[in-house]
Amino acid sequence: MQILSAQYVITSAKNPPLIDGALVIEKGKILDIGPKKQIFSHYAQAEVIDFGESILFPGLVNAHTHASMTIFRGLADDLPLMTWLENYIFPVERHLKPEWVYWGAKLAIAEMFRSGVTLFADMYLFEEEVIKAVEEAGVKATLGEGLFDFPSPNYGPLENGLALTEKLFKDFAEHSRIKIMACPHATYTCSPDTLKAVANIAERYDALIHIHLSETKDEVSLIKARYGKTPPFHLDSLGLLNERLLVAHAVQLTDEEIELLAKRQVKVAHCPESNLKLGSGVAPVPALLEAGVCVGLGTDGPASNNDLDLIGEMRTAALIQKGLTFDPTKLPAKDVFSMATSLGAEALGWPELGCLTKDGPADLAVIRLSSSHLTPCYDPISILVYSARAGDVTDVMVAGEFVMRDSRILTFDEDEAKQKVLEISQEIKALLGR
Ligand SMILES: CSC[C@H]1O[C@@H](n2cnc3c(O)ncnc32)[C@H](O)[C@@H]1O
Ligand SMILES: [Zn+2]
Repeated sequence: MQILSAQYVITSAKNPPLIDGALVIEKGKILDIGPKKQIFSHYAQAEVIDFGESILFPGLVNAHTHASMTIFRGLADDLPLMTWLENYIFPVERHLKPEWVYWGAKLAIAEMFRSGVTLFADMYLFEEEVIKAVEEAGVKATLGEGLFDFPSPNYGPLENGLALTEKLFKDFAEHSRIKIMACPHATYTCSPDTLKAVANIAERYDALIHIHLSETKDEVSLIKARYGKTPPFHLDSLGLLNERLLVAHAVQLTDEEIELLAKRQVKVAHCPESNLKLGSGVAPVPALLEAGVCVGLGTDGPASNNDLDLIGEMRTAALIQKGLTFDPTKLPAKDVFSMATSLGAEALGWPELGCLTKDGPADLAVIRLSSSHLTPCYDPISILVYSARAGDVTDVMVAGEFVMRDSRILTFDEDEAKQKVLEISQEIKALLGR
């Protein structure tokens, strides 16, 4: 049994923070939570870790990424999505190797721990390598093998990708930290038949489907020209638009489509920095939330963002809505914190995560308030959203186990991951003749 105490404990965006609060952790769960004095006197025998002038908060949830793309960070910048994908990313991904994906994911998890992330959604190729990295690092993830109609460097033809997805569902049905989802890449890379086959698998395993949707104006025009419908209506006509669908981006939506997503209980992963950098636009997040859509927050891959800092992503998400609408009341800090915690957790199929409650899982992070840019603290949620930076996170716990303590990652060798990714980047440079 362990007691963790801090000057501020944020249990969820809905509740006022506990001042001088404490948690009792036992067997991966929160046995009790309350004022420090009360907890200390009730559990006098427990080991105490007092974080002092710090904020202890629920682990953050990155609702959409391609973690292993750390290996391509900065490889191609300042381009629109389709040019970026078709001229740079897809060609280099044809040379992907399992070890690239593994080390890329390891480095990504280190970066995510440093921004307080304890759960992430991942779609990539050679996803079994990401799974290995997740298992070793002690993080939680909802993930799946990316599927598209053209041959994959991992599984070759699509039918093998569908078989691999089924295998992953079977192999990880009982895992305590991993959930599998079916991951068709997008409506412009997956035919209607592919999408129907994916929906059939996801239905049989009662699992999530994760797809990029309505990311750019070009995508909307292309799908309209090809199928006579916009991407959300296209998916609806194929039977995919339901509570088990998690869509990334949802930037180019009409009011009618927002209502449709809300009615079908579709979940959205908002990725503001990737959308800004690729010039895709700004997702209508306040309207989605008002309509009742569950909207989580994601970084997208580190080759389009170009980082995995979910703390910075919260700030960007809040700021762009204000600038876009000339209305500073749009997307307040509390709402964006909900997106990065409980809404993200719900979207990824872990409704018990994203908050700190009695009998709930002990997945949490801590930032120390000693730095100048975190002084003073009137409101800990404001500090996290508007003032904090990724490097301010000192401690991270997943399922009651510290994965980072005093700014040091405990579960794997971060320096080794950095070194391996540097070596991989040399291979990639040679491949590209740079
Ligand atoms: C099929 S595995 C995932 C696939 O998605 C590519 N990707 C990365 N970022 C984006 C984005 O913003 N929109 C669409 N596709 C993206 C990634 O490179 C993989 O090929
Ligand atoms: Zn993406």
